[in-house]
Amino acid sequence: MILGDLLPAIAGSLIVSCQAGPDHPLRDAPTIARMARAAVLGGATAVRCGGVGGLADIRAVAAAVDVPIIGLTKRGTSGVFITPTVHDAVQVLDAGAHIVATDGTRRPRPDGAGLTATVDAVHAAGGLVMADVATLADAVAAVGAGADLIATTLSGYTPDSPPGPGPDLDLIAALRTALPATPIIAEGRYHQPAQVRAALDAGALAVVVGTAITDPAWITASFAARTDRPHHS
Ligand SMILES: CC(=O)N[C@H](C=O)[C@@H](O)[C@H](O)[C@H](O)COP(=O)(O)O
Repeated sequence: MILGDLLPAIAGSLIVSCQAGPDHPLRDAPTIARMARAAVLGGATAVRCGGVGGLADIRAVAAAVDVPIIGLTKRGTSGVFITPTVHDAVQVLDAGAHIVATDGTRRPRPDGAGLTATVDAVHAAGGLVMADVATLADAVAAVGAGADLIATTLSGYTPDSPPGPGPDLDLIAALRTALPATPIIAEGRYHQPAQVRAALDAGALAVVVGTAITDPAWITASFAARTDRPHHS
């Protein structure tokens, strides 16, 4: 896929992340694929998938929907864990993704290669790269490494980025100002439709929502929290 085709397809829109953790009741590839179909029915212009479900989830979603697919794999839960190696990135593309989401922070990668090596490999195979960053400095470095899109996915999940209950809208505004020519994707803790609107107004090209759409356990807990018997996990 080329960037010139992707950008108009997702501009000003919602992307849905369809993932389920290892012990989640929805954890199987056919279920994730049906979730992706439901998201597209509801207006998602692209689907982000893979994660702990890995290549099987990406293959299942690619067979189920006809929108651009942002694929990733996860190795562990700390350090660089989102599509961390060149090999992982190429496998994600082979599984049917059009865009590879990969850790775009400046931390050392487990295969010892720089982000540039992943970008070059994905480009050589005809894909695009979404760099998941935590900070503005990460984003500047990732654009320098050749990333096609920058996503705020890891803000709040690294030692140098502020954890918070809500999305990092300030980072969207800072990225928009510092990198005016780069497509910015808002992602991470978007839990309300008004926050999606705010991210677009702050300069995001599109917004990725995961948990608040695709995790019924989380949604149930958010309702239960307003009752006399909130869920305590
Ligand atoms: C930090 C990390 O591992 N993020 C992952 C990246 O793919 C997913 O677990 C998130 O669900 C995704 O980014 C969407 O975010 P949210 O579920 O908050 O809408």
